Amino acid sequence: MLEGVYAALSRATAADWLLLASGLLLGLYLLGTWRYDFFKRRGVASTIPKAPFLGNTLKAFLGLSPFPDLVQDLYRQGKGHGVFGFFEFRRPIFMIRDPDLIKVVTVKDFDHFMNHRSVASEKADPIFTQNLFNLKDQRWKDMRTTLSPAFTTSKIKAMFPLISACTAQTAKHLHEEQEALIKRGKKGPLEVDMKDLFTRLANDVIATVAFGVGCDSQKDPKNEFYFMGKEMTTFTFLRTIIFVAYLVMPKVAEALGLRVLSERATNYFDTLVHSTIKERQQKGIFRPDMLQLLMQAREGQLKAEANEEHETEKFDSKFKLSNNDITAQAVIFFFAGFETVSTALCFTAYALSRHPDAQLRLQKEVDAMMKETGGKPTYEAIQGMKYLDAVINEALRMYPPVVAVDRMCREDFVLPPSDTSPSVHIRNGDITWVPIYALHHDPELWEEPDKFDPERFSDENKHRIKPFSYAPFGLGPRLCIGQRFALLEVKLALVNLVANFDIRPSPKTKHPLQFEKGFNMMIRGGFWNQLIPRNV
Ligand code: HEM
Repeated sequence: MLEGVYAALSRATAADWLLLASGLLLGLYLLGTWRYDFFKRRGVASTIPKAPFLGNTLKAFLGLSPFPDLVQDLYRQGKGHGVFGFFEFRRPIFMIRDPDLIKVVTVKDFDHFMNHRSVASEKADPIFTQNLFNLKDQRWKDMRTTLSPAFTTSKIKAMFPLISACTAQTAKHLHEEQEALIKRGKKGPLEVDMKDLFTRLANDVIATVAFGVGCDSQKDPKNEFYFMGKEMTTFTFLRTIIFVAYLVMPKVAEALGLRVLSERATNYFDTLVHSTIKERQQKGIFRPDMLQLLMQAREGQLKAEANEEHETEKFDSKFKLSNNDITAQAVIFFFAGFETVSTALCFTAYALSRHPDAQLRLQKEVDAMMKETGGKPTYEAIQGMKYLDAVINEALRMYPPVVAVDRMCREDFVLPPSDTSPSVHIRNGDITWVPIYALHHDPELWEEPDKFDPERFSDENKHRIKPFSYAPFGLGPRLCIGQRFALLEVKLALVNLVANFDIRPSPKTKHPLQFEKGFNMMIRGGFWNQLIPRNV
């Protein structure tokens, strides 16, 4: 048999080879494009990728285009359509553009769209797949119900001193830097890499709150926790390839046992959580942090206070956590709360540096609050600051740290017709997207969307915001569980910063702002600001 093939090959002419090569190329082309009529068959407006296999998002994966720009470009192409299709490699994605339809997917018919899609294997990455973000169906429901009491007002209030200590530590560090500068005979403001500053702060907060570990990453920049956290959350080239492999051919990636998380960092956090739990149990230590609440949840003892949050009964879970579950949740709190919080802070500082009027108004509010509290902000005082709240909301609108969220359909569903789209059949396994960044910049939803204007979120104006057009923390029952915690952290950090310093633009940061290419919400040239100590 083989001899026959060899004989045929040896007799093949150049024309035969050309024919074979053309056939192969045609086959490949058809394989790479046959799904591209997917949306046409479903009656959904869409964009057709220019090249086989590559879809519409390749540029972001290759680091050739900023992800927010790409999402906005796709969104604009879909103008006039409530649902618009595009391709992530060969995978069709339904971009839900119409806020009324976003409501259907994220709230009204949430049961059909409860899950995110999988980007890791349960076997290779148990810590990553067992966390709240990646859990699915009933297991997600149980975990969410179990964890929710850890994020109620009273629990977050109890963590206030831990967060406050970290933000005060950062302000103190900046003053020390300033003094050192003067001692060295250098005049002029502190030139600060804000991303580095806020990343260390976010690290210290999550270390103390989620893992029970005290760090001062400003003073001790090489501490192990910070180093491991960076290793865990940095998307190296190899990790991007693995991530893409899970998006393009999840079954193959799973069969190959590809790991998304660094093994060394996973082991570090696993050992840390297990040993801290053991120590607390042996010594009877109690600390008002998330780890303690997770330990209580493990014993089935975590409940919301009776008078708290109107959803108290929803919290009554029978589900108990294992030690591995605790590690998985602590790790996701780190993962989800480290980069997002530092990004939110960087963009807010950037916006304030470019809008001195808004900064001055905020400083006045901060000064008044400081006077009232004798320089020791309380939880209630921070929560009562309306302009601070508006500034942060507006920064999160213009620069949402999470650019888009997905929802995977788990049961065939017909999306009802709307003013902007006919009814759409969405099948089990199909992926929908809420394009957060693009919604926040749509001129049909926001007046002058590229203008930084905290007044949009004032008591007088906020009722004008179209429901489901603003979603920095996601939407519906699956929205960010750490929202209140994150907002408190961002508020405390900003209050400490503007109480002590004027934030000025730095020549190192380009203006107008351009996003860095790739997936991270970064800006070209980095986040640099000049800080000038205030004399209040
Ligand atoms: C400014 C900071 C933050 C932003 C902008 C943010 C944003 C988001 C978004 C957009 C989602 C997806 C929601 C959806 O699919 O609808 C999410 C989920 C999540 N976030 Fe955050 N987040 C922030 C901080 C935090 C912090 C500090 C924590 C933990 C302490 C946290 C924990 C989580 C978790 C566990 C989930 C998954 C929830 C679930 O699937 O049930 N996040 N976040």
